[in-house]
Amino acid sequence: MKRFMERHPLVARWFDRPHRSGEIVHRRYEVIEELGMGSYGIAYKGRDHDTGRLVVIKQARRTKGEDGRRLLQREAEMLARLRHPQIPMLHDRFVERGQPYLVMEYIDGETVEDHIFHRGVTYTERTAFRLLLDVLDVVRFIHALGIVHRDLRIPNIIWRGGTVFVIDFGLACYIGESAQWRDDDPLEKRLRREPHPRSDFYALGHFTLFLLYSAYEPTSEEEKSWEEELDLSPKARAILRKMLQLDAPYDHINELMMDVNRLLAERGQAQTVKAENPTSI
Ligand SMILES: Nc1ncnc2c1ncn2[C@@H]1O[C@H](COP(=O)(O)OP(=O)(O)OP(=O)(O)O)[C@@H](O)[C@H]1O
Repeated sequence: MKRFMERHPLVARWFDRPHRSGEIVHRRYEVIEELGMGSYGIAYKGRDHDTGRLVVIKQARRTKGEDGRRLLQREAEMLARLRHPQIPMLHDRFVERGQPYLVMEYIDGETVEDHIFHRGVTYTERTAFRLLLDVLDVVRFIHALGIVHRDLRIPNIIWRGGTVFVIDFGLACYIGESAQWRDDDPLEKRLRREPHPRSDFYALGHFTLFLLYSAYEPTSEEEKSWEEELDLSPKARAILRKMLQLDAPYDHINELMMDVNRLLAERGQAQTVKAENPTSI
């Protein structure tokens, strides 16, 4: 049944019966619009009629059965622990018609993905590593609580009023938890999902490459590695190689932050200056 649903997303959508705009959930949350149907949950932008504030309402997908319910509960548990001004606050959780829901703060901003692909923002080595440092500042808080995010990608970092926010804790887990791999899981998946801080460094290595490639203009059709294509300082390259586990990886976020700080200090940018949603940073 699960396989069938995976192969037929439109049928799965019918079974999942997502809420429509205008519907009221739990007698107080009005659905404004669907934000996205993810691997196990459906997220909506909504309004809390009791407080008037905008919220994100997330429900487990019926077609994901017990797995969906477990993962949604897990995300709520993580958000409840992670109380930080740059992480959405968990406002509420409840069960309605047998399905668990969570309600969290709506971050009214733009993702880094939107910045690059819709606004055409480009990053230099300096601005890319400065943004990385801002993200690491939040990730340090997450790791200090014994949690790894495991999904740090450009759509999960949001800019709002010059501050970065980290969202989507659907894959977050505790450091040292046992990972459940399938025999055919590719190495890339294992590197991104390992319940160890280095999986977040690995993901952020790719995140930083994404930023750096925003300014890259290909000069030939020939496919080359990022080290050949990007014009990076030796220090930047060394940091990325360790993050991507091409060299002995960082074990702790403090080592990584120290290296990034050193790189920025050389360029007179040691402080994390918060940029105001610029079009070219
Ligand atoms: N707190 C939030 N504030 C604003 N937008 C959010 C928030 N949480 C999620 N979103 C947006 O809602 C959409 C769906 O989010 P969700 O966390 O379900 O991620 P997903 O990547 O679609 O699913 P999954 O990671 O579970 O496969 C995304 O576009 C995301 O940017």
